Amino acid sequence: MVGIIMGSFSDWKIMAGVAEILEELEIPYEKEVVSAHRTPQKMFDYALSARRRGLKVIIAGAGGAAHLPGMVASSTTLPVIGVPIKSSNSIDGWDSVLSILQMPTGVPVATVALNGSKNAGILAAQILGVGDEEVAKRLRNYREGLKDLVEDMNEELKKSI
Ligand SMILES: Nc1c(C(=O)O)ncn1[C@@H]1O[C@H](COP(=O)(O)O)[C@@H](O)[C@H]1O
Repeated sequence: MVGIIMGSFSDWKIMAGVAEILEELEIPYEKEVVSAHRTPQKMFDYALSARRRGLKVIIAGAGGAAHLPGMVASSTTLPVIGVPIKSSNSIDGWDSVLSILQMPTGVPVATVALNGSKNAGILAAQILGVGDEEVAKRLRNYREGLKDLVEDMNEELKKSI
């Protein structure tokens, strides 16, 4: 249902966060290294066939001159969520953030925070949850879990000096 793509295997340490949350929410996904720069034809084939292959949302992570999310968005009308990745040679990640965020009118990419892979997975689930009550129910449970997390934090806080 969700396609997770990334510009390099070096992005996987961050993009694994997408897979983790999708597993938790029981949402099927596929994952693939695809690069606008290094494999442009593969990128176009991926984007153009995505809807036909049953994908509903694409999550694309890339660092540096991060053109992958925008170029994939240019070739499909599926929602594309972009994850800017702070790669080792990036200028504090601003290169990735701005090149994914600043899309021209007509071709949006829903950009999450730098390295915000988990939120990308949650946002994809929320998009799917619009038409899928089971997914929406799992998201509600996930949110309940956040409340418990904050209560646990408060217990810790009260115990500390
Ligand atoms: N931004 C892109 C694209 C693209 O946008 O097509 N392809 C690879 N990359 C990025 O280059 C960085 C370094 O990649 P390597 O570690 O393979 O040198 C990665 O963060 C990747 O996303």
